[in-house]
Amino acid sequence: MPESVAIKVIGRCRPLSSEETKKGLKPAASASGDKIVVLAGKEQSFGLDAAYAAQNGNNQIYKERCEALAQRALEGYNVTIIACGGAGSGKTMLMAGTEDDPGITPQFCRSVFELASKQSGKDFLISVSYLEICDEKMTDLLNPHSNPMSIRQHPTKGIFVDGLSELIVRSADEISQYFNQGARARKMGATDLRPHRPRAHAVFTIVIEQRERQSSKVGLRSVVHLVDAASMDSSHSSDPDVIAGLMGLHDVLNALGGPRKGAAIPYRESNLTRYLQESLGGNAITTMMATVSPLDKAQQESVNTLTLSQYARAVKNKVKLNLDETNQIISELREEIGRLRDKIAAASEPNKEDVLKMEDLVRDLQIAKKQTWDEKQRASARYEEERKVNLANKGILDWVMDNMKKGNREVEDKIQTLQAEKERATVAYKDKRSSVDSLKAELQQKIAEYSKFAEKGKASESENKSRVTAIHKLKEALKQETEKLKHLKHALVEVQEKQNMEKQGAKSQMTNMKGSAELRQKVELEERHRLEEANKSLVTEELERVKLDVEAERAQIQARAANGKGYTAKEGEDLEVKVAEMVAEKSVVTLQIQCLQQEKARLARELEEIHRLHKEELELQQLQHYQTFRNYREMFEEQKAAIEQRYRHLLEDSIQDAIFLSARNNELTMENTELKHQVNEMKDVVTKLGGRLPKSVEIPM
Ligand SMILES: Nc1ncnc2c1ncn2[C@@H]1O[C@H](COP(=O)(O)OP(=O)(O)OP(=O)(O)O)[C@@H](O)[C@H]1O
Repeated sequence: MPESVAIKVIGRCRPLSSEETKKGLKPAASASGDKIVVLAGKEQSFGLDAAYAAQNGNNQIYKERCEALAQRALEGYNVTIIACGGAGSGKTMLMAGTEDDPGITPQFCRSVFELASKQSGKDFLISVSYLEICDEKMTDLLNPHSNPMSIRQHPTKGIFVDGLSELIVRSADEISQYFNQGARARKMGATDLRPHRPRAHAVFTIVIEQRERQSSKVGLRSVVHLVDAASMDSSHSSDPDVIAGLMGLHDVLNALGGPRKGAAIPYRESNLTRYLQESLGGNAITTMMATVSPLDKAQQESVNTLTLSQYARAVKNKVKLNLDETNQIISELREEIGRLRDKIAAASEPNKEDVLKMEDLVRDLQIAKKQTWDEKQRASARYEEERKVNLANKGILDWVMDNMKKGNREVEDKIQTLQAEKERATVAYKDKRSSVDSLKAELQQKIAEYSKFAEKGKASESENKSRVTAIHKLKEALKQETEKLKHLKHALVEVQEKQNMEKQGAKSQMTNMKGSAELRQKVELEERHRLEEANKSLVTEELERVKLDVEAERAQIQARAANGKGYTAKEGEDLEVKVAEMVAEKSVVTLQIQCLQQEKARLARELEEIHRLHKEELELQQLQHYQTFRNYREMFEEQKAAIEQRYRHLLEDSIQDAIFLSARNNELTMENTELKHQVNEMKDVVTKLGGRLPKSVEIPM
């Protein structure tokens, strides 16, 4: 039993913009509680289901008024949210919103996926389409083609636009990408000089199909329309475009819940009302968002909007759960087609209405057969291909591709930043390296000079002292600089590692898994070699530093010896202890190196083993895929043979029909000739009798 659910109306009065405030404009409309008051000459107050004022953001309105509707949509009910209001009253702001304050549509899309992900044991197929109706011309915003489109009614699909692309979506991000891209196409579509957007309706439709995984129960199919309607006009224009635009909606709501209640409902007057027929007095839970501008000059539009909202509030929709009965409907259509075919074949002269009905039924059957999930996925993939060409024609493709590549570009940007950092670190390292090298050269020269003079015994004590002090100072400076060089080297290695990691991330995103085990192993090997090389150079540097220390120490000893200063027993002992310590340290370090080498070999073996297992797993998967493919192919061949047989039967039937009809045709032609002959004979008799018939002659009928 359908449930009676009234259309709800939520009002929203946008704030004055800062420019409007600067101009000294005062608000001429306000919202509070469940009322909107418009100051049009006198105060006019309109009662609504709720009203939101300037300080209420999109998020609050969504949470309080729309989130529950997303839940109903997931339960299998049709849902429509339609924003109506004057030009610049905030319809787009409310439906689409901004990045900081997302509107109803992006939030609804997110809720659909969040709620679907919480339902275990169910499969979902969610598709979207985005239709623009401007001056009654329909545009496919997701795939802006120029093929004809028409609104039709179908037993399984309900009312739909034939020719409008329906794209399957798998995530909230994907759905919002489509919505943003459609909004972009909406903007780019403005090719004529008259303002385009206020005259255009934009309908973003989400179709949610679901079925239980382990059950043969009938699935559910609900349709969500999120509508940013054309602007309410205050001019009561006689322009047929405007009439067909929002006046169509006005006339329908007027006939449903306004002063013309009871009159025929003119759904077919405009494409919008025809498309949204179920939402207006039919099977959908509908909410109207009445947006109002606070500007003085918009008073009449605000009053018109709120008057329309009063008609809407009086409309009761008849809402029911939407079961997906495609299979049953397909067999019903087949039966009906069979009956009609027999009727047409049996009639001596086929009835024109029957023939037209037959055409409709066959078309409905074709559409119904396309409602399987596999067919829909195939169609969606076809649209996806087609739309690239159409978007390119509209100059939007670059933007779409850019958005898709945005993720990749962020990684590329990071890699580039790291590259710049690496270049800076390399320059700093090279500078430091050459300053260390020149210090080393200077130190060696100083030591050599000192040794030369010390050997010859030519230098005075003070000269020797100052040389030794200079060597000490140089040694100290070299130590500090080498330390800095080490830090710079570390920084450089770190940057290189980060950069490699990012590159790796980007690479693995791009490499479509196939053969990635090989690739990863290669990359890991390269990385290990690189690290080994880096470590080797660090060890070499360290060794050089130690060598320098030893040389400086030796120079010091030589200097002391040259000055005739030997070592005291205590100093000798200390030196011996130092040497013993160094020997012990050396054996510890050697042991550590051995352990590390063993660890390295173990890790290499482990890596090798993981790689082998991975390869085996991949091969197994490939075999499984191959097997599945073979099964599918066999199934396909069987089905193909069955279909061919069926068509052969149909063809034989048709040939028999054709033979029968041709024979019948010959009979009728002969009968006709015979009749003509008789009529001519009669005419001759009549002529002979001077125009009078003898009483004995009968005219054949
Ligand atoms: N709630 C709001 N808060 C702040 N600014 C708003 C709000 N609603 C609308 N605006 C601003 O008002 C202007 C008109 O809004 P919007 O484009 O959404 O109106 P519209 O009704 O869709 O207009 P049109 O009929 O021309 O398409 C925009 O500059 C928008 O940023």
